[in-house]
Amino acid sequence: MEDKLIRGKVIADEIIAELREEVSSLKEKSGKVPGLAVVLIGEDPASQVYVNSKEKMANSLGYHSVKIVLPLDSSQEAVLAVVEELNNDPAIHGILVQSPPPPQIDEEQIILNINPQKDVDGFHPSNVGLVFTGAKDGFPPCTPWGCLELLKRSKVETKGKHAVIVGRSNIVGKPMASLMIQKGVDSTVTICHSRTADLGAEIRRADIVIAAVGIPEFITGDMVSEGTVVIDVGINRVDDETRPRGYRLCGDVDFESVAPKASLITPVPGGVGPMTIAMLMSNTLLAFKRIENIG
Ligand SMILES: Nc1nc(=O)c2c([nH]1)NC[C@@H]1CN(c3ccc(C(=O)N[C@@H](CCC(=O)O)C(=O)O)cc3)C=[N+]21
Repeated sequence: MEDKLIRGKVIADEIIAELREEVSSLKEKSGKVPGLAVVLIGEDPASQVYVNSKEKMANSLGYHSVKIVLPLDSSQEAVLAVVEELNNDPAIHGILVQSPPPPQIDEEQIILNINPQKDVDGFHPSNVGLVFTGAKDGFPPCTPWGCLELLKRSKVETKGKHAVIVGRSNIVGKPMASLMIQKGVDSTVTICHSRTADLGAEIRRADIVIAAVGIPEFITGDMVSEGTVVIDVGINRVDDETRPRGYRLCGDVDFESVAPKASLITPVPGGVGPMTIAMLMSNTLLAFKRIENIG
């Protein structure tokens, strides 16, 4: 079992170490450091965990790191004003507004108002388009890019392989498909979703499964063929009174029944999650280099 695990945390640590070297050499050269601003609206406990680990990682890399927490009942105008301020702040190269925002906020409009050059999430339509067309100057979205890096660094062959993506969100499913069909990656892609007629039949045809539906342990062993590579993007909190925090974390994949059939599989936690943060740091460094015209 141990040798089947794709250890996202270990691979993310390698990437962070690579970034750390580059950041310090650029700092020496220019006297400047990358700046990342993370905006959180409200105090959702899971969002707080993610935002805090982003801030911690940015600090550990020597970035200028700003966390802005706005009240849960913030108006659209108030959030837009913060975004505008960050757009105009020369010390900030990357802006991230934590998703999902509270219901009174129009997320689409917020994203449209982030300067695409600072959109380190890769959510702005301009970046979505650049990534989709294979242009070099976009920002690949952190989670799908992290999944792809996991495959690459685990030496998984993607060329000519059938990747089945379960989930069609703008954050994971759709951009994942766009990355998997890029030249050089060369997978054949099927995207499944809640209206897919026979999900098991689709997933059983996969060489690589990427699960991003947000339903705890939704994909079970009977849906997966022997030898499949399984990437589990889900991070679900499930009530569990036996745990100190009252919940446990699990993926969209039922690890217990799927792992025996998989050739490789990511754990939750310690899989895709830490990679998302590493790729965010990487995109922030990229934004810094582009805006400051260095590196
Ligand atoms: N604008 C925006 N950008 C995002 O990138 C974004 C977002 N909104 N909204 C929510 C999702 C989720 N996300 C995670 C990042 C790291 C972990 C992570 O490090 N997870 C740890 C465990 C964390 C825990 O203990 O809960 C792990 O899987 O090992 C998880 C989830 C970023 N997201």
